[in-house]
Amino acid sequence: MVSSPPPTRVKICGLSTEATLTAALEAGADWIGLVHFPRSPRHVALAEAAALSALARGRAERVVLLVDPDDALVAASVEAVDPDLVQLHGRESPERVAAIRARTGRPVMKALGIATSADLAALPAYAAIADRILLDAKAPPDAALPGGNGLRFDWEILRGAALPPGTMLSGGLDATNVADALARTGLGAVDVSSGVETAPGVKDPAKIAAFVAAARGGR
Ligand SMILES: O=C(O)c1ccccc1N[C@@H]1O[C@H](COP(=O)(O)O)[C@@H](O)[C@H]1O
Repeated sequence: MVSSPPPTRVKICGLSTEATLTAALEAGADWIGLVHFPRSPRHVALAEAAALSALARGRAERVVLLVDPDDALVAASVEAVDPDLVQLHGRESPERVAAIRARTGRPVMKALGIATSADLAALPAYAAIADRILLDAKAPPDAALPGGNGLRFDWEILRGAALPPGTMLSGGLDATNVADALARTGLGAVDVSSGVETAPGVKDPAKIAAFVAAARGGR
């Protein structure tokens, strides 16, 4: 008997209200992302993040997204959010990723910005330490945010690359392109923020549902 591949796993990032968190859970998201980075339009204070995380407990894996956090912020966010996964989306070195993983005892996902195939050179050092790798479009030099910019990268860069199991794809994904992205990359997990919004930071329940359905239909 031929077994079918597992369904694509989906992360909806940057949820900041109870209504949109519920929409993500009802759509069947595997991970819900809570951004704690004040420059982001999706930033949630730790008290809000704690409340949203509590609503999702047992229904989806809860991710706290941090950018170059110091030890105090790492400790405070883990204490508040009780995350199943810590997403590091800054310029954290492999040593820093390892230190955060050791300090928190939580699985860590390291985001790598990709613009050219040369950007994959950093991958092995992070893959040896992180529990999961996230490949995102590299932010432009003048961007205010290191991610969440709604930009995609050329997925052909990944052709033939040795990617660790569980590698997640993000960057400019939406319901219209996610199936193509999955087919072209062969990856089994995706992350989206801007592509399920009507304006920066404003998530849309219908777009969330459409994205999850499109991702699952694609695999
Ligand atoms: O979403 C944000 O505001 C954000 C801020 C800082 C770092 C990363 C951020 N989001 C992550 O960026 C990627 C791509 O997002 P998009 O779909 O292109 O908008 C995604 O992995 C988010 O988790």
